[in-house]
Amino acid sequence: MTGICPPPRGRFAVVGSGTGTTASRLLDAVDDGTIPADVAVVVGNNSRSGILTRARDRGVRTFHLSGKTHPEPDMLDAAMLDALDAAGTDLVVLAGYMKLLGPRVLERFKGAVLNTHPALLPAYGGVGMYGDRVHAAVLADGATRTGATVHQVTAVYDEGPIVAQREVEIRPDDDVEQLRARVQAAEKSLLVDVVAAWFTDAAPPASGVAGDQASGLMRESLRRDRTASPPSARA
Ligand SMILES: Nc1nc2c(c(=O)[nH]1)N[C@@H](CN(C=O)c1ccc(C(=O)N[C@@H](CCC(=O)O)C(=O)O)cc1)CN2
Ligand SMILES: NCC(=O)N[C@@H]1O[C@H](COP(=O)([O-])[O-])[C@@H](O)[C@H]1O
Repeated sequence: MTGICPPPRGRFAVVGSGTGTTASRLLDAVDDGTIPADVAVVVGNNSRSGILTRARDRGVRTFHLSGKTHPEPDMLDAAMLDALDAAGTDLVVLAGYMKLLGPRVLERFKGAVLNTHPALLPAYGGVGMYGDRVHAAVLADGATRTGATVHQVTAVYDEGPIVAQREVEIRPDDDVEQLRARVQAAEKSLLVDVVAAWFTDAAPPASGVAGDQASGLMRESLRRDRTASPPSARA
């Protein structure tokens, strides 16, 4: 017996508002070993949403935090920070979260908050650009390109540095549902690749769009994050 203990596994939180299919994909990737880290907590802002149910069904700690539980945005921000810290979170992943993440959380987890967006930012981002609204706008504009983006989260919706992107085909007869399904599949695979790389120092995901640039950004942001963000207080 060498007595040498392996380093503790990283821990990431998932924050969302919707059905939770992205969160489920991340949990699957933890279970199959693709992501060498653990889900510390799942936070949802809709008590009836699938994301909390799916997490509870898999034995993951959950918190329902919303404008209903905490009407004051400042209090909601503080409660979110407490929940993330209590769970020993190292990385925060927004997966279909529909509200603005507050300044306390952004400061505490500076450089360690990621969001997945269903378009190729900076196109089709910002206030009002979420869910099917994004795909409807892409189709209405006759855009020839769309895809998935994973970016660092900053104070303004969707303006943080892009970490990785993956392009998705738009077919001539696509409707919103068909395009959503194709983009969501790309979002899930890209997000799993990014989170896995975050915890393994692996090469960033092969990206269909600006791959080298995104990869460089990711390597740089990963390097910076590891030196900048304080170690999490283990729960
Ligand atoms: N501080 C940040 N918080 C969040 C970011 C971010 O970049 N910085 N990204 C969003 C996720 N997102 C797109 O990826 C996004 C989500 C929601 C909206 C939006 O317009 N929301 C509406 C309210 C919608 C509702 O109540 O259902 C609004 O704020 O008026 C835009 C972009 C997550 N948080
Ligand atoms: N602006 C962010 C945004 O619109 N994200 C979108 O929220 C949904 C989450 O689905 P899920 O709850 O099934 O994971 C996904 O469609 C994702 O593209």
